[in-house]
Amino acid sequence: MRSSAPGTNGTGTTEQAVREQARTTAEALPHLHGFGNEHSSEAVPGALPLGRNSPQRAPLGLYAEQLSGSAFTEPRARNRRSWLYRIRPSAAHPRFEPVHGETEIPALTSAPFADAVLDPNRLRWGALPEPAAGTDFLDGLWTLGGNGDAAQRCGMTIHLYAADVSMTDRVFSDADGELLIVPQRGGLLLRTEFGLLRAAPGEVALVPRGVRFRVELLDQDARGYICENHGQPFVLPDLGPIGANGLANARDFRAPVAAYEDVERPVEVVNKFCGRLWRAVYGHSPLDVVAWHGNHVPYVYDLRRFNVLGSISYDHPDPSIFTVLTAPSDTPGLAGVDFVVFAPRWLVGEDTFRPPYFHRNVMSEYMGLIEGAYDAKAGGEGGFVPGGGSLHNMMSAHGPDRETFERASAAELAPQKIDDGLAFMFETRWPVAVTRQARQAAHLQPDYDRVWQGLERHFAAD
Ligand SMILES: O=C(O)Cc1cc(O)ccc1O
Ligand SMILES: [Fe+2]
Repeated sequence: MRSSAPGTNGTGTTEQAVREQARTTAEALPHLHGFGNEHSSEAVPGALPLGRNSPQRAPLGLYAEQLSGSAFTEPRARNRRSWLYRIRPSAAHPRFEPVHGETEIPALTSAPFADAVLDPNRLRWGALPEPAAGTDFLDGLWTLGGNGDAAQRCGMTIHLYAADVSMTDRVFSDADGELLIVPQRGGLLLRTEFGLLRAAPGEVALVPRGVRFRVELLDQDARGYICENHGQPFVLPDLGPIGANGLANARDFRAPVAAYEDVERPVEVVNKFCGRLWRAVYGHSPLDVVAWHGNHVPYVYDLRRFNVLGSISYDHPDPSIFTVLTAPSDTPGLAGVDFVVFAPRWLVGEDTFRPPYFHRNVMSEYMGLIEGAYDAKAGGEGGFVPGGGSLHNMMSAHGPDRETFERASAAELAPQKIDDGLAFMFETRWPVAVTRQARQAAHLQPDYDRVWQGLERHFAAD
């Protein structure tokens, strides 16, 4: 699928040169701040038309084009669109051809799957194996499972990625949903139609549905998680009695400023459409947007900015208080998917079992670890490790492992700072079907159930 020889970007530029350029570029990126704002930005003064979206002739000989992320008629609070002013209209492109054969099951797919199983068992994986040399972000995408239906615009798919080279002379766009990218190892430079964003481990990036982008690596390699949200786009959760501030604050979300490529050479455009990849080779880069305005925009967020709230009296609150972003469904309070972060925090609960409790949940929980350890699971080789993940599907019983239970039941309850890890959860309304490659993966841990063995009975009726 690569459009150029390994190690070059098709113009003779080495991977090393691409990386150095990406690093320098990523160092001091300007941003626009806020969540869901009507932003506007122009890379060349005067490129953005004033007072109308579609003047008879757009400024500087640019083409005006609307990108709609919601139906035209959705309520104002949910309406999403951006206007792009670009060197060439997106419509001027050659025919897309399927990347894979009809019966092939590629590593990158989305729900519904041809080969997935709905399994009530608790499952856990180690980190993805190292990528084959010369794997870029797109080739390194690997689908674990999901639910709903990309073509029906509902549900979500969970992917992992591992890459060791930058995408060169190729861009990706996903018609099937927005992509919430959670880097776990190695920083990424996202070159998008709207401009440039940097996302390193500890930060997350969101690329809206349909937005074209290219991923360049800032470090030796890159690994991470992706939640592909097929349903209504992520928004900030309501705060209810919490008040006007807290959790993820809107001002900490950063959108790019306009930056364009004026490139006239073959560029491969890969489009994920209803679960399958399609490709076309353009004669130019479609990252050619000189100015834009609107609210359907990519953004990044630093998870370390999350304002963690918790109990200052007793009991372990439900993890919904750690929701960074929620993708609503048509039922209030019932998310298509919530993105939840377990960030450093103090535990002070009195007479309280402080780690996550034993539970069964109607929602399905996929958990990942960005760094360190997680307070419900002993870490270490073969455990819940950075880059790995666990799946606790609808109603499957889970909670602290034996070691954690024993330790926390006996612990002296002094105030305790949990600051040795960064974990997250994609919590979704429907069970997650697991792809064949994820069920057969060598990094699937066969004995996960064992972490709950040996929880002895302590009951004594008198
Ligand atoms: O299962 C998990 O580890 C996630 C989780 C964390 C928590 O603090 C409470 C409930 C829950 O599902
Ligand atoms: Fe849970």
